[in-house]
Amino acid sequence: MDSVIRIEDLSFSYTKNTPLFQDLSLCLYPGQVAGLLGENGAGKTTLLKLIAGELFPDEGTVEVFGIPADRRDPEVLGQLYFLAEELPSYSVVAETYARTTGVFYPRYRHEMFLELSDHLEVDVSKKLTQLSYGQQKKFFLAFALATGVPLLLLDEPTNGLDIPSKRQVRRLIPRYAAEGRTFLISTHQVRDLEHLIDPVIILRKGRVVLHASMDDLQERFSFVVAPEVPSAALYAEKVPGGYGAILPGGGKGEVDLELLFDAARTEPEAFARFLEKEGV
Ligand SMILES: Nc1ncnc2c1ncn2[C@@H]1O[C@H](COP(=O)(O)OP(=O)(O)OP(=O)(O)O)[C@@H](O)[C@H]1O
Repeated sequence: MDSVIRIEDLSFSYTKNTPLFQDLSLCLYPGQVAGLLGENGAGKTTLLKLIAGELFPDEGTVEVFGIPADRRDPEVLGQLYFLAEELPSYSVVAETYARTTGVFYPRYRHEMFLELSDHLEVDVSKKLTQLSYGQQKKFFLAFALATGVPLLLLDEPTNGLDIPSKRQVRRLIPRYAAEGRTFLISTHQVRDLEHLIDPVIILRKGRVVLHASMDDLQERFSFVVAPEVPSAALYAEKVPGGYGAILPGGGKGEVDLELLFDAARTEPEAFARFLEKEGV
C-alpha cells in the first residue's frame, strides 16, 4: 500500500551539534489515526512541522503522498492540514480567506464546515477574534475536516475543549478516517483519545521508542492495575486503586496507553529492553 507519510533516516537540529532527530524513520498509511505521544520537548510538534513542510530535514527524506514535504509547493499544501496548538493570528487571517474563497483547498465544502461548526457548537457568525481559545480550536477543527484534505496533522486537538466537545471530536475523527483520511495526532491527553488511536507512536528525545498497532499491543501485553506489584513487572507505579504494570502475555484487558507512556517515560532503558525481548 502506498504510504501517506514516509520519513526515512531523518536528521534535524535547530542548533548546530545538538540534533533533535537522528535517523528517524516512520511510515503512515491511509485511514490510520496515529497517536503521537511523548514527554515535553520530545519533538512532537517539530515532527509535525517537518511533515507539514514548515521545517526541512538536515538529512533524510520526509514525503507526503510521495512528494517532498514543502508547504511552498501547492501540491503539498492542498494535501494536508496542520492544526497547530497555538492558533497564530496570521493563520486566522489566512484561514478565513481560504474559507471564503476556497483558494488553498479546492475540495473545501462550506456546507460541511457550517454543519460541523453547528455540531461542535461554534458560533460562526462571530469574528474569530471574539471566540474563546476552545471555540477557535473547534472552528479550525471543523475547517480542517471541511477542507477535504486526505492528511490531517492535529497538535493537541482536545486541549482546551470541554468534556462534551472532546466526546464529539472522539466521534468525528473515526468517521473521517473510515473514508480513508489519515490523522496524525500529537497529544498529552491520552485518556481523551485512547480508544481512537491506532497505531501508537511514542517519541522520546527525538527517537521513536514505540510504533505499534493496538492489536499488536493487545496480543503481546497485559496492562494490569494490581493491588500488589508483581515481581515480573517491567514497570510498576502507584496509580489510583493500586499499581499499574505491563506484563508479557496479552489478551488481559484493554491496552492502557497511559501506563505504556509512563513506562517509556520513567523507565526508558527497562522499557526498551522489554520491547526488544518481546520482539516489538
Ligand atoms: N524554534 C526553535 N528553536 C530552537 N529550539 C526549538 C525550537 N522549537 C522547539 N525547539 C526545541 O526542540 C525540542 C522539541 O520541541 P517540540 O516543541 O517539538 O517538542 P514537543 O514534543 O512538541 O513538546 P511539548 O509536549 O512540550 O509540546 C525542545 O527541546 C525545544 O526546546
